[in-house]
Amino acid sequence: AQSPHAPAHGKPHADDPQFAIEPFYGAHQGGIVTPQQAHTYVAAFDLTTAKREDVINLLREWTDAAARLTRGQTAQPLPRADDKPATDSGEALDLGAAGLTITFGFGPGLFTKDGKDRYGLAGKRPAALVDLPRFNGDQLVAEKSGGDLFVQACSNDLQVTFHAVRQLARMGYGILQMRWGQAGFLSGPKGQTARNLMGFKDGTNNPSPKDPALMNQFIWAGDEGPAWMKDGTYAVFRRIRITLEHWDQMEVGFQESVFGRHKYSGAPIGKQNEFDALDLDAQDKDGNSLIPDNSHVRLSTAATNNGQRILRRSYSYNDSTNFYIERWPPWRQETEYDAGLIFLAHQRDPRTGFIPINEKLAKLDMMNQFTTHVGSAIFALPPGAKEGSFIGAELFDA
Ligand SMILES: C=CC1=C(C)c2cc3[nH]c(cc4nc(cc5[nH]c(cc1n2)c(C)c5CCC(=O)O)C(CCC(=O)O)=C4C)c(C)c3C=C
Ligand SMILES: [Fe+2]
Repeated sequence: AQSPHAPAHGKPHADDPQFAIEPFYGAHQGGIVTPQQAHTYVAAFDLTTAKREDVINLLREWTDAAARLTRGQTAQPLPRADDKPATDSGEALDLGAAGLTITFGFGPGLFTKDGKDRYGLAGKRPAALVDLPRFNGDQLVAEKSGGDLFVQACSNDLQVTFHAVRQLARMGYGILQMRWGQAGFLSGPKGQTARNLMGFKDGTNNPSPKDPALMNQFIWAGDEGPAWMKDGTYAVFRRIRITLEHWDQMEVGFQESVFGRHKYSGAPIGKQNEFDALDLDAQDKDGNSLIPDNSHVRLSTAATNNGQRILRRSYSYNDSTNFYIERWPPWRQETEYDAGLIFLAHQRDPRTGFIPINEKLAKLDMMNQFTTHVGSAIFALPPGAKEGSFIGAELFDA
């Protein structure tokens, strides 16, 4: 039977997002400045092998598989002998590439773990790949944090997205274990800023990924670090739970004060249009800041952070519900959403990007009444692979 996604005439239509193809090979990895697709699956893995060769072979195989998957092919060639496990689980057959990108990263544990230099890489850890400090209010869950290797798939199709990570995890059998995985989504009309689960446009004041000068200044690693990271970037992941039930009881005017932006237009408070500039000096008739002192945008914008900018590429998540009991007054028991934001930020150096901005937000942001950081990780995302080579080849001198 024909797949419901296969076009009736048998040839993909050029504009059909189901058949869109994003380049895999190139100077930079895909999925960083790529316009955000509708679905993501992020995962972190712990390496269990003690052999450097295993890691190199895995990265070679992952690179080849990712190149195939992003072209809409199976992870490894089919068919395979009936008496062997399949080289692809099959649920994405005929679905098209759906604009799939696959982005790989290296966590601190690849370089040293429990004081051991497992793969002869300890001396190659970039200074920018710091262990993140504990931030005010953090309630991190170890099983949802950290990881030696990072994989992010993004595409226009949920099934294609999960399929990609699932194939890579399967190929690592015996060499690594999945530490955590997280699905996310993002809906918005093409070309417009998508809204997060708090109902606000999220991403408006990002540095434009279409501006190479800005990307070179703030996102792509340059000559300041190891040569193997040049043209790569550093990703900070935070799983941020949002108490939507609480948020939904707030007056819209208060919600706008929390962010410092109008809810429906996305404009800065006091302005008309989404992309109007923030005026941090604007005051109301009583002399109060129009964009409140502890609002999210005032605290995080470049003007109050030594000019520093990060590239946010976040997704919403919705992981069903949990039952909570509080045994102190006001005593209550209720079922609450386990939903929030998969916060992902790319930057040239987290020591000047995410860390100082989040130090401030964690202490002062009005939004903290509604959000709790429960997962955290940091990864070095190496540059893109050259055809015939593999992701991270320069790190392994291969
Ligand atoms: C440390 C970095 C940040 C964390 C953590 C963070 C969490 C977070 N943010 C939103 C929603 C919005 N963020 C917005 C702007 C914004 N956020 C950060 C950084 C962090 N956010 C920055 C640097 C900026 C840009 C500020 C500016 O220059 O104006 C906005 C406004 C619209 C926009 O520009 O994107 C929203 C909305 C949530 C929901 C959240 C955690 C749950
Ligand atoms: Fe934000």
